[in-house]
Amino acid sequence: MAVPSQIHHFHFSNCLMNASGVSCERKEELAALDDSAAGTFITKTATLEAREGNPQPRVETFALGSINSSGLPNQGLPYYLQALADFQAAKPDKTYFLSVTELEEEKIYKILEEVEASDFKGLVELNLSCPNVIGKPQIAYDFETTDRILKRVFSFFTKSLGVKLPPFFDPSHFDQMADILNAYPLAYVNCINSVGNGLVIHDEQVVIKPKQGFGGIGGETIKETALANVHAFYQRLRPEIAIIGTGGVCDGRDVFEHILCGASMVGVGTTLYEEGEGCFASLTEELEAIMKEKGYQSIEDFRGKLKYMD
Ligand SMILES: C=Cc1c(C(=O)O)[nH]c(=O)[nH]c1=O
Repeated sequence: MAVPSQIHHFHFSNCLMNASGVSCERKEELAALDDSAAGTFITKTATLEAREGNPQPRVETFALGSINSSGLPNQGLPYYLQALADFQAAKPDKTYFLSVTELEEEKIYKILEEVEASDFKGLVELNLSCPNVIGKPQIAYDFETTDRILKRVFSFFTKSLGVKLPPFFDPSHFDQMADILNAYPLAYVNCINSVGNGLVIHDEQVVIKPKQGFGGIGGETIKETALANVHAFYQRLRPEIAIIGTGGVCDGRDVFEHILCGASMVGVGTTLYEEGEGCFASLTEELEAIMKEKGYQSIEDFRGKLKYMD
């Protein structure tokens, strides 16, 4: 029971994976993902050194999704490189994702230089969209900085690189970001990260401690924004740049819609947080039933084939 997919020469047994940040900070969490029906996993975004993150409570769910202001807690790059080497040794034919970022531009180059020098052979995701590091902006909302970073990164980086993008809400921003991304040999873009700096209130109080309750919103309530970003970049990017669709995936229909909008892989966050790794099997079953009902044999029968109204 699986719906295979691929990004360039990387083949995945199933088109589903976790969203970075959910159930992927520690090796035992990654092992549970590795043993699930997901086709692969991506690590929690790593920084050069381990980080504690923001004070608790920092992640909560609500009726239509989740809010988090985790603040980039992670075990540090060496931990993930070693863990990935162990997973790769056990499953040589499987492809994994490593997510990285840093809080200062020069350190972004340093962490990618360390990844470049490593034996990691999967795909690397440069997170340009963390909304929760206190005092730090989401890089990808600054087009000039994004262009400068990608230009310098690709002057030395030779492994397969994708970028995690925040949601955009204006066609001119889709155009500007796509023009930048199309200039670089990116393997993929991952749309979207959480919708930054939302506010969830219970009775008269915020529900998370950091940043006076402001945090990234995920889950059901962001699906339409996620689909729009997947499709807007599918329409604009060179076909060599694949798209991972992340955001608002609650059932097989949502997976189907991400693929219809152009996604080759689909990331699951809040639903994984709420239901656990078993969600991948149920999402796959539901997607397969939709494909069977519509007579689609493979993802390529419907990927990107969203119909417009004449
Ligand atoms: C890597 C930091 C991120 C975090 C975080 O660690 O707070 N939360 C998100 O929703 N997206 C992120 O990219």
